[in-house]
Amino acid sequence: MSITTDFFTIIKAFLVLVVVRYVYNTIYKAYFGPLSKIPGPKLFALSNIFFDIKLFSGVRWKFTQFVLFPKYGSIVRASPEGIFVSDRDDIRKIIVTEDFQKAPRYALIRRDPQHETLFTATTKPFHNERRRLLSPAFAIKYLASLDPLVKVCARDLIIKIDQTIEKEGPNVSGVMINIYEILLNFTLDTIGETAFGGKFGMILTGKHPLPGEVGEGVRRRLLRTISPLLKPFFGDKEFLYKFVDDILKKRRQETNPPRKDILQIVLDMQKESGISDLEIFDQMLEFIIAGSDSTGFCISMAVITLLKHQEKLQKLYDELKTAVPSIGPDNLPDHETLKRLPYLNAVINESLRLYPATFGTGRKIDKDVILKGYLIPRGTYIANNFYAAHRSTEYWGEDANEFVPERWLDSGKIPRDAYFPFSAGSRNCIGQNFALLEFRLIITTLVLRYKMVDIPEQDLDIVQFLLPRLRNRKYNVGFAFRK
Ligand code: HEM
Repeated sequence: MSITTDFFTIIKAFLVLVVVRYVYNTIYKAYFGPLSKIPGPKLFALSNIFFDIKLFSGVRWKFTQFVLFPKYGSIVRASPEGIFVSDRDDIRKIIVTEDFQKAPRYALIRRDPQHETLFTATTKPFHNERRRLLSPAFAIKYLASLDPLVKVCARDLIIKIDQTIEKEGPNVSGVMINIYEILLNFTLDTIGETAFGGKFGMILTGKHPLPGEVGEGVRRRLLRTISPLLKPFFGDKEFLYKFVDDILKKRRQETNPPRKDILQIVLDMQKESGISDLEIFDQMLEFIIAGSDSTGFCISMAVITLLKHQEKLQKLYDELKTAVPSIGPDNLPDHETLKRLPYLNAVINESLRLYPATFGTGRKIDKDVILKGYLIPRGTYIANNFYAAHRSTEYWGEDANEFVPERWLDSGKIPRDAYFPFSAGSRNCIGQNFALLEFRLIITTLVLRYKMVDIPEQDLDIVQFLLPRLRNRKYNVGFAFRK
């Protein structure tokens, strides 16, 4: 036998060994490993591919809620190394008591996996430090100073809707406005006004490429999580770099003492920690994504749900009318007034229960834990499912899937430990008070100033990639002035 033949025989033997080992490991993990006792579709225990296909078609959340949990219970094995949990105690154990850090997959969402950001941080020391530096921008005390800035954007919203009604003239159902689009524009402008020194002009012009580019940016980042090899094909687009770069340049050229907004806090952070401009870009882009799509989706779902429950809408209107006798572009209520209104806050809480901005959060555990009597070994990926906990009849009663703001009026009866609209523990939403400020002002403005009419039989299909959204980014509502 020649040397060449020997060489190929060795290579072949080696490849066969690799394949045999892979097949053995896969079958062992699926049928005999520690996770094998956890119920779930066996096919999914053999490969990630089945779940990834559902993730990238946006329907993974539906499959989880309507197929996996009902069939297998509150703990389900969904991939070779991954499980889903929806039990409130299990979720709390993972994200609060044990405070496990986010799964490595979050690192792939970053521009550069080496550079962590607040949302995608996978190591505790980095997260603690970044959170400490950025927290002042979201402190409750500081929020009061944001109220007038949010009003600037609410004013634009009123002007835009008023103009549309006046221009097109009210027909039977009022003038059609895509509520999803206009509210996303509102949240983008608000993040611009409060965080980057000036609104982006989204509401009034509606032509800015930002939302499309941000949406595309999210899609690309998500696709990168399939494999790092995809990164060269799905990198961040030039537009977003330039957009953030221009904002940085403008702020650095300002001679007057700058506003202490998120941008300034990030720039101050640069002085203290010496991070690069690209890392600033990462952090700022994250605020645009986390602060707009989430809030836009949640407020839209609250409006749409209210329109489908006219008696609740009337009840809310009655409360608001008493607390805020008149409303207009230059006459908007203060947050201090709105945050005390019981029914308004009940509507918001209830809507966030049914339609949270994040259906769950992922952790990779770095030590063994016991959940529901199963030993979950270190290294397992756990997806904590808020959506299922929010809709569990065990916690919320038989009407768990219905919109009942009244349940929030008797706070003693609320299972708060099964409510995670802003997650919980060290990785909870840093922007939650800010988001609620926006939420209260916009619901009040829309309900008090306009007669809104639901247009039935529209597509309300929700898909979730990074964050949930309406599949076709559209829901038309009939708008007219209230008499
Ligand atoms: C209704 C609106 C909002 C909802 C329901 C919401 C919900 C959440 C949830 C559930 C998380 C945890 C995500 C995870 O673990 O993967 C989160 C994290 C985060 N949110 Fe929000 N969010 C909202 C608005 C905002 C706004 C307005 C901002 C900023 C301007 C923001 C910034 C962030 C950031 C930076 C994180 C990561 C925090 C950390 O890991 O320390 N969010 N949000």
